[in-house]
Amino acid sequence: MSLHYRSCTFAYRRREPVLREFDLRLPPGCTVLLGPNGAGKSTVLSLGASARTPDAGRVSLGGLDSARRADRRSYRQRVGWLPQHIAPVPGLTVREQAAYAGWTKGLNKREAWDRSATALDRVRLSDLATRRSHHLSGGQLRRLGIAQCLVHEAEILLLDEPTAGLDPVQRGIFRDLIGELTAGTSTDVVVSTHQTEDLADIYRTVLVIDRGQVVFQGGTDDFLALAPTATTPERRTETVYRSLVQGEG
Ligand SMILES: Nc1ncnc2c1ncn2[C@@H]1O[C@H](COP(=O)(O)OP(=O)(O)OP(=O)(O)O)[C@@H](O)[C@H]1O
Repeated sequence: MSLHYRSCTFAYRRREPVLREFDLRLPPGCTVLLGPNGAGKSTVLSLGASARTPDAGRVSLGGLDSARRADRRSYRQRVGWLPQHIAPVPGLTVREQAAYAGWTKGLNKREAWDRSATALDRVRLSDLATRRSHHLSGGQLRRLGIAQCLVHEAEILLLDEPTAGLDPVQRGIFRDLIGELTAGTSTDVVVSTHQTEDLADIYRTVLVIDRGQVVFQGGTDDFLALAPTATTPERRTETVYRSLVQGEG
């Protein structure tokens, strides 16, 4: 089931549109979403999650339309979204918050509670399951946000800067998790990030957005092959990326 943006235009209130006639069909597997600050990455992901709806055009997943009231519940059950800012729910423990996320996506209480344990285990938060979520550090809260996306076993995960604020060990664990999620399952994952080391090891597809437009979409190898041949392996991603984007407007 593929996420499809058709001719989407979107503006925040009383602002210039961030996206104009934006077209994109997300490929299967694991995609990295790159782009300068303000390029529109979070906006694209929030539209994909149906947290926002386009002013014109449409976002669909299979036959489901993100803006159609009758489709919304089914649509959201199929998508897991990690927004850039994750809010602790006052009074809830870490496990309760993960379970609550599953319940809001249509799991019954027992399923949500059971699956929350597995999700916390996958992000290595089991030890903190009984802690109040508002007592977590920024990086721990982000891992809880990832767990919240995993509880209901969505078909597509939209992760907005999931590794921001994670220490190197946790970044490695996240990388393994992405490998697990995409190997042998039909889960598609989109990761927006500014951290581009190990690109080729993790992601099958690269998507670059600049000023609300897709400026590159293709295989990771094709992306890296755009670098001049003399470029050292360590500089490849940065060299290609800089050749594609203009930066903040
Ligand atoms: N809630 C909002 N209200 C008004 N303008 C917004 C809002 N959120 C984002 N914008 C504007 O929309 C544009 C795109 O922002 P967006 O957050 O989608 O970019 P981004 O590529 O995710 O950036 P970053 O890499 O800095 O997170 C920017 O010009 C930003 O200032």
